[in-house]
Amino acid sequence: MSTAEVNRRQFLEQATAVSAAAVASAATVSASCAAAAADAPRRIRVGVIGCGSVSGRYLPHLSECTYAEVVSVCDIIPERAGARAKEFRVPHEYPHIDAMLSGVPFDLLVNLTDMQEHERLNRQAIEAGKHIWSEKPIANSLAAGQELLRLAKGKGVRVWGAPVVVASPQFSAMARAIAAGELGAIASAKADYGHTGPDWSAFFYKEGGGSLPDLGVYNLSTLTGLLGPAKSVTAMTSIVTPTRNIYEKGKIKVEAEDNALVLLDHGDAKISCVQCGFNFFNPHGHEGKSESRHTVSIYGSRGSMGLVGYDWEPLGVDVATEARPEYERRATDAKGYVWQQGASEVAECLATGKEPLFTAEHALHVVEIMTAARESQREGRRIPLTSTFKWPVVT
Ligand SMILES: OC[C@H]1O[C@](O)(CO)[C@@H](O)[C@@H]1O
Repeated sequence: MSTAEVNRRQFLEQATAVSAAAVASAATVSASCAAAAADAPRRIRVGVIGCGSVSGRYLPHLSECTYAEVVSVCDIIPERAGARAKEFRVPHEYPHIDAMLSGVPFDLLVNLTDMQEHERLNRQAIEAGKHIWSEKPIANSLAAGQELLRLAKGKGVRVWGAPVVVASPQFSAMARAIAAGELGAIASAKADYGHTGPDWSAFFYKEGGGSLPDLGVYNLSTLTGLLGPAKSVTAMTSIVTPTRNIYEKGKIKVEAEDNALVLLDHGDAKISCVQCGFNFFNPHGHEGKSESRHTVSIYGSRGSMGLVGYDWEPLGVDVATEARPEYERRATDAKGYVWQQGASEVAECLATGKEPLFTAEHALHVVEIMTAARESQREGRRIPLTSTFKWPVVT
C-alpha cells in the first residue's frame, strides 16, 4: 500500500470518526443553534454543493442546527451526492448546479467545492437569489469578490465565507487582552501553520490553489483580526515539491506555491509575519487537538501572549505581563466553537437577524493579501493594499 493510500485511509477514518461523534453529541454541536429549539425558529433551507471530504464535517453540524434544514446536495460525481444524501437523510440530490438551482427551492448555498470553483458557483447562485456560505476563498481576487458583494446587494442576499477563526472564544480572549492594554503597545506578531500537504485532491496544488488560500488564510485572518487591516504586504513564496502523488490520480505537477512567508504592516508601528506551507513536517499532522505549542504569538511593550494549538481549533491563550510575568492560561473552554460552524452560524443569522463576527469584507481583505503576496514574490517589492474591514472585530 502506498503512503498516499495510507494517508487517505487515515483521513477518511478520522473524518468518519469526527462525523459520527458530531452526530452523537447534539449538545456539543452548537450552543447557539441548540438554544432556540423551544421557539421552533424559522429554518433556512440549505443546499450543499460539493460532497467531498469537507462535507463530512459540515453536514453533521448543519443536521443538528435548529435554524437550518438541508434540502439538497449536489456534486458533479453523482455517487458522492447520493452517498451524502443517504447518510444525512437529505431529500434531494443533483449532479449539477443548474439542476440544483432550478430544483427544490432553497435560501442558502453552502459551497464546499474545489477552491478554483468557488467564485464562479457563488456568482451563479447569487444571480439566482441565494445567500452564500463559501469555503475559503469566496473569490480568487479582491476585484472579483467586490463584484460578488455588489451583485449580492442588488439581489438582496448576503455572502459570507470561511474561515471563522474570529468566532472562537480564544480569539475574543486575545482581542480583549489587547484592547484592555494588558500587553502595552503592540509591536509584533507571528503565526504559522503547515503540514506535509493533503493527498486527496489535486486542486490544492493547481493554479488558484496553494498553501496560502488553504492554510495561510487562517493565520492571516487571525492576525488582521487582532492587529487590524494591513496596509501593505511583502512576501516570498516558493514551490518546494514540484510534483505530488494524489490519491486516485497519481503524479501531478504542482503549479501553486507550497511555501510562503508573508510580512504585514498594520499601521501604528504594528508589524506581523505568517509562515505557511505544504512542506512543514508536523508531528501533529492536520489534527488540531494534539498541537499544544503557541502557533500565534503577540508581543507588546508590557506583555506577550500565545495561542495554544491552531487558530482554527484553539485550545487556550497564555498571557504574561509585566505585572504577572508567569504565563496565565485563559479561554480553555471552546464553548461549542468548531471550525465547521460557519454555515450553521449564518443560517442562524439569516433566521434571527444576528450578525456574526466574521464578515465578507474581512475575507476579501485576506484574499487581497494573498494575491499581493504573490505579486510581491513576482516583482520583488512591497505591495500596498486598498481594502479594509470593520475593526476591531470584537468590541
Ligand atoms: O490542507 C488540507 C486541509 O487540512 C486542514 O489543514 C485541516 O483539516 C485544513 O485546514 C485544510 O484545508
